[in-house]
Amino acid sequence: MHIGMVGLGRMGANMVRRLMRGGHQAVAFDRSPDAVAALVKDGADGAISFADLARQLDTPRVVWLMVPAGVVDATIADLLPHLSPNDTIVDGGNSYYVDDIRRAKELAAAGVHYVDVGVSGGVFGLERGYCQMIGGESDIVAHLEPIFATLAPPTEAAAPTPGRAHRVGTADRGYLHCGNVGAGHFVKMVHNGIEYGMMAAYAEGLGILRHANIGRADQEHDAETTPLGNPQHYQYDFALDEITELWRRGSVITSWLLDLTAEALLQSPDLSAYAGRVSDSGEGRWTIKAAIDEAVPVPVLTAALFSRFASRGEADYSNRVLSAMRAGFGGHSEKK
Ligand SMILES: O=C(O)[C@H](O)[C@@H](O)[C@H](O)[C@H](O)COP(=O)(O)O
Repeated sequence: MHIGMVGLGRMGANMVRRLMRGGHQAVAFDRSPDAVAALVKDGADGAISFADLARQLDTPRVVWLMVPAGVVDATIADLLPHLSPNDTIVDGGNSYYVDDIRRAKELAAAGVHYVDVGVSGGVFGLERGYCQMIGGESDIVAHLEPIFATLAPPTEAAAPTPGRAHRVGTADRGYLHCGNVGAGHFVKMVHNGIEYGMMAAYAEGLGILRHANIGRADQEHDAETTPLGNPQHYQYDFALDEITELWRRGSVITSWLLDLTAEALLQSPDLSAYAGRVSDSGEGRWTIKAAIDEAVPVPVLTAALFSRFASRGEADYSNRVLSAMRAGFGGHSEKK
């Protein structure tokens, strides 16, 4: 197929490369001419503006946006005047599904179709392929299938689920039409909520292992971190690079996140390159908002999101309030 890609960051540029490897033709556009030039070198056609992009694409056009969620509306506003009825805009970024519902309505007024695709796979997608969660009109999604199939991981990426042989579908090939507009980003939103929870679970567990030496005489610690009366219970000096490597083999908690953790610990057991300030791009918040609207309890996902806020110092004021009360009622001064 002939496809336009707007946004040539880490994700968009490699998606274009994977599409071209799969025999598709791409016209690439980014606000940075250097990003466009890099892809032209790799075989894409480059566009210098949205008008140029629209001019070069076969009609009806397919333009895939791979831009941050916060600039999707502005990008569509600039692109739309150059599109025609029956063209399709695909939003492959991490947009809020509620925005998808609104955008699809707005674009329908101009006769332009809108498909939302939650894309997972990160910077490894060029080689491994991208898991795609898709929302939109069935016939439009079906038309784009060659694109999804090329971007998807190879079927061998996962062993077949026993008992599924009679109903193998596109999910087995790494992409799925999840439902009407917004469904793709809804599923990706929850995927990321789960991602937060899994990441927090590994991080917390490894934290416990790392501090299992606090009873040792050679460890510096203050009275507050001394295990209550049982220093002999905390005499271990665990090699976390070895333990994570071990867990990758046959344990219940194997995962790609664990693979990445083992790799990071191998490079630097104390992870000194990181301060531990963890950002979030919105998906975790939206997941919890949806859970509240649905009255579904999500204590693990919520705690994982809140611990990211705390990692960025957002608990500092609350903690000072605690210290102030404790000083007030008991005269307890903070330990320095
Ligand atoms: O599935 C994926 O490939 C990731 O989830 C990807 O989409 C991105 O790395 C996250 O959106 C980061 O999200 P946070 O900034 O919220 O951690």
